[in-house]
Amino acid sequence: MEPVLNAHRLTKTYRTGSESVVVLQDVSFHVYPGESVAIIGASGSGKTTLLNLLAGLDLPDQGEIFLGPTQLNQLTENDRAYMRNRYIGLVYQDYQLLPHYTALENVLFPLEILRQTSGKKEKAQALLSKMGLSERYYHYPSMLSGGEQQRVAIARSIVTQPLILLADEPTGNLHREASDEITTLLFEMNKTLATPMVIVTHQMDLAMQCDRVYQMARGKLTPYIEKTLKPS
Ligand SMILES: Nc1ncnc2c1ncn2[C@@H]1O[C@H](COP(=O)(O)OP(=O)(O)OP(=O)(O)O)[C@@H](O)[C@H]1O
Repeated sequence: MEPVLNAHRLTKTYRTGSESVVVLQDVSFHVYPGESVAIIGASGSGKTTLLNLLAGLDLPDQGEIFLGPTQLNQLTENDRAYMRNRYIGLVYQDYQLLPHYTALENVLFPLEILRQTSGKKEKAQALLSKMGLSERYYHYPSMLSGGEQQRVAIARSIVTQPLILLADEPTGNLHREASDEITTLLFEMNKTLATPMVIVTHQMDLAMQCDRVYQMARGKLTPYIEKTLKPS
């Protein structure tokens, strides 16, 4: 089976003045159709940096990133933006909804960018309803709870039927109950739509529900092995 996303030997160093920080060192990573992959690691270990490279929001110093057959890091900024809008669903910790757009308008937005003409409204409404928000189409983000805003953001991320979903701390701003709801929704979608997902998270219970778990530390990405103390 071919991976949907294939990142090969990525290196990324940030330079500020005379200081330089090597954040990613020879990181390889792939995601296969339908699977869920978690990335855990201490604060500042480079998880968001890696996700931003995978989304084509930033470029590696070295290495290659393929989304399907397309090498993302060789495209122009405009072409990367097109690939991102068309093929990648992004979910952030702070939702990043447009504040002056209603829930429905936020979900419609990616379809407007892609100039989709038919069935947009029905598609967006159906997704919002699936997220339990059929009573919230015309609410603005400020009128929604954190969990509701994240559900709108998830609907927005999948309305274009992306090849992959990349989520950066999707439950990081939510209290326990809303966090569990969002986790359930993400895995339901992963199963029903078979959209593979990569989730950066500090929440081990969320990470452990994924098919594979990786850990970022000292610039390296390695498979995470749970340390369990078994009674002898
Ligand atoms: N644009 C930038 N310029 C300089 N340094 C940066 C930049 N972005 C990130 N860094 C540094 O790179 C390192 C990794 O940051 P990153 O945000 O990827 O970590 P993270 O694992 O996602 O952390 P957290 O869990 O706290 O979100 C940090 O030391 C950070 O200060």
